[in-house]
Amino acid sequence: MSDVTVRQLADVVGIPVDRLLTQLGDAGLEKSDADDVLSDTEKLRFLSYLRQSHGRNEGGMAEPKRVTLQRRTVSELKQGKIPGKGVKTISVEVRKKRTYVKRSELPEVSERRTEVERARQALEEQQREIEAQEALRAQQEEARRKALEEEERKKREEAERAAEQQRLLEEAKRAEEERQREEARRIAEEQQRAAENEASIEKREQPAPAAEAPPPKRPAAPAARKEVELPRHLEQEAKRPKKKPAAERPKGRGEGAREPVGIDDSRKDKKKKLKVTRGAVTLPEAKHGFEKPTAPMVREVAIPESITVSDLAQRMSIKATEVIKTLMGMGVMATINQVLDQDTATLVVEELGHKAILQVENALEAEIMATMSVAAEVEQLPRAPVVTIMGHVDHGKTSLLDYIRKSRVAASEAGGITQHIGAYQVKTDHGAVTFLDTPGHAAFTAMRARGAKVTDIVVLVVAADDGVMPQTREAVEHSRAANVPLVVAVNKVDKPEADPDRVKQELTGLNVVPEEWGGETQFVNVSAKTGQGIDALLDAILIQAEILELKAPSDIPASGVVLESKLEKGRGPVADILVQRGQLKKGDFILCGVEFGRVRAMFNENGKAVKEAGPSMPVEVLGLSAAPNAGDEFIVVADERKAREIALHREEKQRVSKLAAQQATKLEDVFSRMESGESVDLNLIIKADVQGSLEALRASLTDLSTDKVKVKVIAGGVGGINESDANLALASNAIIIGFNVRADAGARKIIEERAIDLHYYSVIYEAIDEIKKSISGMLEPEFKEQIVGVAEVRDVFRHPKFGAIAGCMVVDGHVKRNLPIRVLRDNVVIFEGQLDSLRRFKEDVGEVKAGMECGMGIKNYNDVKVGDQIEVFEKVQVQR
Ligand SMILES: Nc1nc2c(ncn2[C@@H]2O[C@H](COP(=O)(O)OP(=O)(O)OP(=O)(O)O)[C@@H](O)[C@H]2O)c(=O)[nH]1
Repeated sequence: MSDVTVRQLADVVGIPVDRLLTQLGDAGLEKSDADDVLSDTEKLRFLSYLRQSHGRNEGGMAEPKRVTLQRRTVSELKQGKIPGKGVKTISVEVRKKRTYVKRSELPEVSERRTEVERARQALEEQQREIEAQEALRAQQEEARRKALEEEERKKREEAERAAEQQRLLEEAKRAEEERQREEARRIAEEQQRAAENEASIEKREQPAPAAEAPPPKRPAAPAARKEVELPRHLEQEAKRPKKKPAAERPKGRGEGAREPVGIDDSRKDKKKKLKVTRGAVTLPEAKHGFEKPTAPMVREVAIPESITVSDLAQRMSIKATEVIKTLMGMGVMATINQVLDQDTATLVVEELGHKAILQVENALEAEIMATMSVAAEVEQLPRAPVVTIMGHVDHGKTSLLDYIRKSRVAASEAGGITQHIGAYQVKTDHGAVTFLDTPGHAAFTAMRARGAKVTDIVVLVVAADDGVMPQTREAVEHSRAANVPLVVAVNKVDKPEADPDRVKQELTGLNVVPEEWGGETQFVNVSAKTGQGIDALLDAILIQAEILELKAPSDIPASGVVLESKLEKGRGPVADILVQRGQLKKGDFILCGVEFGRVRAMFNENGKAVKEAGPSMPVEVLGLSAAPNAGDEFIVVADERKAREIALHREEKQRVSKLAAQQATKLEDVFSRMESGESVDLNLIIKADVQGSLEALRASLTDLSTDKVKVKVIAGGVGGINESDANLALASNAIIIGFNVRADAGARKIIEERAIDLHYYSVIYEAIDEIKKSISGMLEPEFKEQIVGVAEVRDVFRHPKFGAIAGCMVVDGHVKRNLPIRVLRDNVVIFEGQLDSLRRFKEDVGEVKAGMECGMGIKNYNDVKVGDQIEVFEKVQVQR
């Protein structure tokens, strides 16, 4: 840019020179003449002045708020042709003026804007206020929280301090005790040593002053003892807080107290380390670790009446295998769960070098028993006999019971029979008789199997028109096994075909000999239909009772047995009990097996409420905690607390005895029992397929008796093994021998549950041989038969090529094609052989599992029938 004169600039800008000069003057440029030259710098200064002045003073111009546009348009209008004058032209001038105003400049807009602005400001103000309030609240909150935290922290510290103080106090106490013990021990040792060697003690046993090093040598024994105790001691040390001024230290923890036990300064340093690493496994100085005691530990082992091998091992803190080994050394083979009696357990404990302390099993029970034995000295009064009726099916047991009840009870008691409580008592001119209402030997033996001796006399009913039948025989066996006398009721004598003498003869064959024939058994001819001879029967029972001299103390708290029990709606547990001794009174507290309770109400067999019941009285009792088991004994206990305690204890005992029950008589341990005792009764129950085998077995097995072992066949019969056989075995601790017969489902259940020893044989010689060996202790059968599976024949098909095919359902285990089989009919073996074919859906298979159907062809046997059972068995090696 080049210099210009004022005039030139005025021309360029388009303003008069004078105005430019004034403006230049305003801008501080001293120009007075139109020809004055303006330099570039001056021009720039002038320009910025102009900008500023416009911006400041003519801001509105810089940004016009209102613009007015004016437009003028001129046009001409030509009006029609006027003749003679030509066309008339009119000029039209239109002026338009438009003013544009900036919206913000409009008054209403600006008003609204200000309003909006005001509102916005008010809002902002409000927002700010809220924020301020919130900030204040947060601040207050924070302050409060801090205050609380502070308070809590203080409390915690306070509690910690208190706990710490308490701990220190305790530690101090412990340390003091420790010190005193130590001191006492030290003094004792010193005295001992002094006694041993007076001369050397003076040199050796001067107590070391606190600051001095520990004595160089200490006697070995106390050192060893100390070493065992040290870790605990150190642990106490470790618990002590780190910085504890010496003055504050509890008394007795001074160096003088610790030095004699050998903790020097270097140890103290280590203790500090221990504090840091407390909880770590390493203990300072390995020599102070737990050392194996030098002498064997002798424990005092409490031994209850029976204890399992594992429990015994636990009480001695050794492994069960150790106990088993010891038992083996004593010639007893035992398993870990085997229950040992108190004597055997005592021997084991002593063998292992411990001290056995025999536990008097529940002192309370003993106390109760003591009261019972006192009863023996109390005056005994005659009591009514308790009678069970047995006999073959349909010989008239129920009819006889009913006749006696109706004629004797119903007639005499107003209201008749309302209740049936498992027993009833009839009164005669010569005395009362109690009848148990469940006839048959099964119920009788079941009760016996539970350990209850209830029946005094058995009335054996034999129909005079039928004679001795299998169940008559069984009844004789069962009552004989229980050692209960018989009275024979020869029933149905009203029948024309009745032959009472035949009955006498047949029973004589069973060793039940009538009195008139020189025997001991009373025979009474009766008719349950006409009532003939019933009185004579009752008299015979009472005579038998007299012979038995049945007596019971009556003036003592009652005891007896549960006949039946049930849970009745609205009445709770109801127990039918038979009082055997003493007087049972309403309100008495009774203990019944594992149940207990107060006798809330008592009813006799006719449903009449009674307040007392004496010996041989059957009553129904309400108020027990739960329904007890039939066969459970009950006793009246003076103290309710004692009753509860005994009930609990019995429950525990029951658990153990369940295990013990698993160890019922086994053929295998006849010899060991024989070794331990004088002589052993080997009770056998033989069931066989035919009478011939039964008799052969009975004779040859009884012949095996020696002076040490007496083989007794307590029962024998033809046919499968039933529930009653199993119960008899249980009650008489007998072994069951099944010769070509099997146990039915009911019997199997009892046999399995109570671990009754059952042996199946199919060759007489084998049975004899095995029992012979068991008696001589030579029993070493290497193989035992094991039934693998049982299938039931549901259908039989005839095949032209294969013969009879049995359509079977495998009901137990599994059937294997190549294992030997037996065909059983009514639990009796009728054939033994091999399978010819085993098929499922026309396909040959090797094995069929339980629940599946299959077809079986039996080699060389075509006589299979629907309902037969096919038993598959194998011979397995038995480890002895
Ligand atoms: N003529 C006659 N019939 C009798 C006599 N005793 C019983 N009976 C009949 O013999 C049948 C069987 O009698 P029960 O009393 O049921 O025989 P049970 O021994 O109890 O039979 P189970 O309960 O099946 O074991 C019934 O029809 C009776 O009526 C009697 O003395 N004389």
